[in-house]
Amino acid sequence: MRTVEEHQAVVAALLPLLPEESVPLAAAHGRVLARDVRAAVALPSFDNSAMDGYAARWSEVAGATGASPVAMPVAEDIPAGRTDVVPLAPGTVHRIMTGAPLPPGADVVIPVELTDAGTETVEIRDALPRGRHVRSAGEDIAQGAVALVAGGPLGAAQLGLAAAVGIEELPVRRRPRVLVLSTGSELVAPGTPLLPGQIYESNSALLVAAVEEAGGEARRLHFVPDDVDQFLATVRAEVSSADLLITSGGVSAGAYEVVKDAFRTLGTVEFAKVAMQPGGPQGAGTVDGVPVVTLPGNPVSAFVSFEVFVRPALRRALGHGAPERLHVPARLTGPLTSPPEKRQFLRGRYGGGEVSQVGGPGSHLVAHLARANCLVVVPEDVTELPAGAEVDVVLIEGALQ
Ligand SMILES: Nc1nc2c(c(=O)[nH]1)N[C@H]1C(S)=C(S)[C@@H](COP(=O)(O)OP(=O)(O)OC[C@H]3O[C@@H](n4cnc5c(N)ncnc54)[C@H](O)[C@@H]3O)O[C@H]1N2
Ligand code: MOO
Repeated sequence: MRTVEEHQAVVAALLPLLPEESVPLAAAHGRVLARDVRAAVALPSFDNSAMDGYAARWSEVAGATGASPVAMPVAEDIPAGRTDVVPLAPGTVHRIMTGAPLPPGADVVIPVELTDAGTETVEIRDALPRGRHVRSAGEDIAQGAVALVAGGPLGAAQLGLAAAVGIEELPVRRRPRVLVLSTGSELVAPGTPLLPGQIYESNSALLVAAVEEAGGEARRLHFVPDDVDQFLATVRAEVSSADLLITSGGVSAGAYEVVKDAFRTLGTVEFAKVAMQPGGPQGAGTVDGVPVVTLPGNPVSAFVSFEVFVRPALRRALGHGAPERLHVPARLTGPLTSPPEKRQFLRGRYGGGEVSQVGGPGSHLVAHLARANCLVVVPEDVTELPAGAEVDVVLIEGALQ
């Protein structure tokens, strides 16, 4: 029996770092930065005003109060975008708008609310400390400094920063192309009436979404029945177009284990039992040099196996700095049991430092899986835990919502 870590290493070794490509900002959304990116301009790139008001020399207006206002001539009007700003002559102020360049010589901005809003002369009715409402060049980031670090995910804030420092395109790694192939003679596509003994095929919907959430580009192949020749024909026809093939089903110990049987004659896929529940029966290898991972058919097993083995490997191949999920300690709201010598990944709901088990350990409980926001990890040497015990909880999609 393999440990979880041993099989993780087998799967990770199959997926090399993907090649780099440069893409426009909009296409970089949700991807991972491949190289550090530096700021071509400082932010702010010039001293500017944080308020609509009057740029002044602090020493000239410092004594202003409501009872004893200071009147100053308004020498210039500086809206945002003005590019020909002149220095502030002694004894004058400039009317200035938020984001407009501060005139040389000014060292404070008096918000319009603290004045009579005059346009020829202005009455300043309150004093502020020197430097107030001035945004200094480079206070956010210096020109040439690293703005975005390789391995970081590109979300809204990162894309906003890239644009703010003048970047049009970002280096990312090519999305892995992942084929998803379900097997099972009992499977029927949703939308078709079921005969007794048939079920709707759901693993490909689950795995395609999981691949995309991990940053891959998934293509669902039409599922195949438990027929080795049909399975082999599909794999041979499709595999060369992919960076990874994921199959589901047909890997346990029964009489019609199509995936296990087919890969006896094709490629280098090896099957093993991994000391975990769900997700015991696993396989991994290559066909024509293309990585193949065979996941068990039970939907919760397929989900957990993807989470534990495939997702981190895909994210590592994408150059992600943090390929693993976030995990946190949590207190159990009730007791639980776990099989000996297996790492169990129970479904749970986490919130406020506590976690409750959602449903039992059965790997067919897909409705319970859909209500979970975390996996509760019970180590191999633990068979029972009381309420209140601390467990490790892996936060899955939507966990913090
Ligand atoms: N005698 C033994 N039986 C089983 C063992 C074992 O060690 N000895 N292992 C069990 C475990 S653990 C798992 S997990 C499953 C894995 O089985 P397979 O990978 O061969 O999967 P199937 O038999 O094809 O299906 C299992 C289950 O999942 C349903 N299924 C399969 N594919 C889909 C799909 N695409 N969409 C929805 N549901 C699917 C299928 O109908 C079965 O109910 O084996 C245990 N048995
Ligand atoms: O290992 Mo299976 O995945 O328990 O149901």
